[in-house]
Amino acid sequence: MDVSGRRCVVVGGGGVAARKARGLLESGARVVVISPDVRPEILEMDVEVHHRPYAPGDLAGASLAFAATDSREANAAVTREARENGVPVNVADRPAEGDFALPSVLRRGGLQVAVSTGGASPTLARRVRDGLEASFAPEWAGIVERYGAARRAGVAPDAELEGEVVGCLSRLRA
Ligand SMILES: C[C@@]1(CC(=O)O)C2=NC(=C\c3[nH]c(c(CCC(=O)O)c3CC(=O)O)Cc3[nH]c(c(CC(=O)O)c3CCC(=O)O)/C=C3\N/C(=C\2)[C@@H](CCC(=O)O)[C@]3(C)CC(=O)O)/[C@H]1CCC(=O)O
Ligand SMILES: NC(=O)c1ccc[n+]([C@@H]2O[C@H](COP(=O)([O-])OP(=O)(O)OC[C@H]3O[C@@H](n4cnc5c(N)ncnc54)[C@H](O)[C@@H]3O)[C@@H](O)[C@H]2O)c1
Repeated sequence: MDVSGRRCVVVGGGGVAARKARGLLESGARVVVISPDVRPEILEMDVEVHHRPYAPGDLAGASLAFAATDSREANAAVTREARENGVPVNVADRPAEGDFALPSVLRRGGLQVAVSTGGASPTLARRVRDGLEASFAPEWAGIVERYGAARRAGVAPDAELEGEVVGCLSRLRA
């Protein structure tokens, strides 16, 4: 799902909320955080913060919702409002009750490689992602950009660009 420019509401202001907010910002979303206590790292982010508990109606206009409080009741209430309004929801304390789970993501500019264990072990997903870091050269970011430009111009990627792709791919196989 492309969340760029879309309102995404994170309910909760702890470590999990901070992680979700950061991931959303990296995807270009407009992030709203609602929580009486908010971690300093969230306050430093480019997000809209409401220093209060969740209240019904908070998901109005949201494209995605995150129930990320340490209160079962609050997370259940957020999940209910999301369901009633057709807003996909991610539920931190009961992932299976949510509509989607987040993978561990490696980014090189527009290139994204997502690693998921389907909820079995987020720590393992993170380790696999970390293991892939060294294999993905920073050059991938430029390659994606130039490939995109060629595509928009309706021309084939030139030989030099093709050579770079082959080189970067061979590093993946090494
Ligand atoms: C990938 C990443 C993305 C993100 O969240 O942004 C992610 N968790 C990350 C980190 C992380 N998670 C946890 C720790 C503490 C260490 C530990 O306890 O292991 C750490 C810290 C760390 O490891 O760095 C604990 C944890 N996580 C979940 C539960 C609940 C449960 O399992 O029931 C508990 C136990 C709760 C408890 O009781 O304390 C659940 C989920 N976590 C998922 C994703 C989804 C499944 C993804 C998959 O399996 O592939 C799912 C289902 C959530 C969802 O719905 O999205 C992000 C990596 C960031 C990166 O990439 O750097
Ligand atoms: N999905 C995951 O990756 C993952 C990882 C670790 C923990 N968890 C689960 O997520 C929950 C949150 O974890 P955490 O480490 O961020 O907790 P935390 O204790 O650091 O933060 C909880 C936050 O919820 C806020 N909050 C409490 N009641 C609220 C309400 N009614 N409305 C709005 N905000 C409210 C608090 O102000 C606080 O900011 C845990 O209970 C745990 O079950 C999930």
